[in-house]
Amino acid sequence: MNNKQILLGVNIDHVATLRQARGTLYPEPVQAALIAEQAGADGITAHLREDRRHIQDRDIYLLKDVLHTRLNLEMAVTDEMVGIAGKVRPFACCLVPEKREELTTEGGLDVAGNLHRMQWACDKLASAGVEVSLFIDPDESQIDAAVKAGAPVVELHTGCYADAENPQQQAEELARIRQAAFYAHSAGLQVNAGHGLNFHNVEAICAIPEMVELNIGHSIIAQAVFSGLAQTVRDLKRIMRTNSRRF
Ligand SMILES: CC(=O)[C@@H](O)[C@H](O)COP(=O)(O)O
Ligand SMILES: NCC(=O)COP(=O)(O)O
Repeated sequence: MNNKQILLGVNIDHVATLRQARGTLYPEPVQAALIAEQAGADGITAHLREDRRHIQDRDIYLLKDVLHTRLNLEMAVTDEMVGIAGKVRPFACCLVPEKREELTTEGGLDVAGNLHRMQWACDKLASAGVEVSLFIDPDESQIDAAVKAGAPVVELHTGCYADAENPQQQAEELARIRQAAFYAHSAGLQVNAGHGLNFHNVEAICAIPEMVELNIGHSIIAQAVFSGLAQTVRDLKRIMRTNSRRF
C-alpha cells in the first residue's frame, strides 16, 4: 500500500481556453500554475493538443522552466508530440487519445490494440528520462497491455464514473475503478486517476487505497471563477486529505 497522502495534479488547460477565446495575452496559464503550486498543488498538468485549441507550445516550455513542483505533459502518441517531449523533457508525460472533433477526451488509450506503437513511445520517452503514464479505461486487458508496453504508471479514466446518469451506474463505475486500481497496483504499476472529477465525486476516488495522484482541471478552473484559484486548490486539497486512505 502507498504510504503518503494522495497527490493533486492541477490541469491548467482551461485557463488557456479562456485566453484563446479572444486571442489575448491573458489569463496567463503559467501564472495560474504558480498560484496553484503555492496553494498546494503537487504538480501541474497541461495537455498540448495537436490542434492547439488551448495550451500552446510556449506554455509548455515556460512551465518546464518555472515550475517548482513537476510538469506532467499530456499528449497524443504522435511523432510530433514525442519529439516535443524529447526537447522539453518534462517530469512526466501522460499519453492520451485525441480526436480532432472531440469536445474533450472521450475514453482511454487502446494500448492493447496498438502495443508496438505504445512500446515505441514508452521507450523513447523513458530514454529521455521522462516518466510515462498511460491514460486508460479501468480495464484489466488495458492494464496488462500497459505493463507489456513498459509504462510505470497508468492514469485510470474516471469519465464514465463522473458522467454516470444515476447512483446505480455511478456505483458500478466506481467498482470498476476500485478493481482496476487493485489490479494495476498488484501488477506493480503506480495508479493515478482523472477526468471529470470535482468537489462532489472526488471523495470516493480518494478513498481507493492504491490511488497515488488525481489530475483535475476543468472543475477547479470552473470553481475558481467564484472562489479564486488559490482558495479552490486549498479547498480541494483539504477534501482529498480528509478522504485519502493511503497510509
Ligand atoms: C485526458 C484528460 O482527461 C484530460 O486531462 C484532457 O486534458 C482533457 O482534454 P481537455 O483538457 O482538452 O478537455
Ligand atoms: N487527465 C485528467 C486531467 O488532467 C484533468 O481532467 P479534467 O478534470 O479537466 O476533466
